[in-house]
Amino acid sequence: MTQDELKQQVAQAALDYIKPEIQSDAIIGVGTGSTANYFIDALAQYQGQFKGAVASSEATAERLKQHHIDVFDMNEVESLTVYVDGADEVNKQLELIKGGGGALTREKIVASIAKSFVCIADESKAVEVLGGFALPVEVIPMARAAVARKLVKLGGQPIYREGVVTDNGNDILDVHGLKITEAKQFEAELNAIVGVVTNGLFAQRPADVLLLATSEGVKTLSVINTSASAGEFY
Ligand SMILES: O=C(CO)[C@H](O)[C@H](O)COP(=O)(O)O
Repeated sequence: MTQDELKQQVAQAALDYIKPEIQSDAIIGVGTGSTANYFIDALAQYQGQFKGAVASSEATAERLKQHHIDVFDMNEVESLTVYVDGADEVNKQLELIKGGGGALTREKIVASIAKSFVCIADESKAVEVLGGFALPVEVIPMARAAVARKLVKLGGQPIYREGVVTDNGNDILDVHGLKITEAKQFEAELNAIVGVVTNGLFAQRPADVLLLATSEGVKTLSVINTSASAGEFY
């Protein structure tokens, strides 16, 4: 199976997984990226059977609207039934690196009000140690160089994602060369740098459930059964 087929398969699995939540009052949080796009396209078959969605990017909002799914401003919504999104890396604790598509800040905001976060990924995203994928950090443009110098002091090699402006009007630094073992602590440390809007580590709010597409089918991993099942995944 190609990576794209695995993404499609896991998106369908996510829909099956959240099916009991699809009810007339449900508002679903929707992530960004190619895996999330497959999920949106699958979700479209239930259009009209749930209240609507909150989008984690302008691109996702646009795709939802194309399927005639109502998109709510997050300020109008107190909580979400579930948040479904992809990831760039995931470890056994279901801590993630996200932001390859540049939507990390809104993704983290939307995930923060979800009752449950279902991460959908193909097996290439599963890692022992986070950091092989360069960690995206969203920065206020005037602080870009100052933040970059601080990231170097923390042991990273930040590269400016030139030509990319986030939906919030900010810049992105992709930090290479990290081996992130204490993800919660590192997430907090990065967020404390003045000029950082947020970083792509989802450790303080990891995924609750991981649906991982593998050549043997989609595997379901939750925080509770992580250690028991980890051997099957890595
Ligand atoms: O965090 C993200 C976007 O900001 C995506 O979830 C992540 O980049 C994975 O993307 P894809 O599903 O295209 O592999």
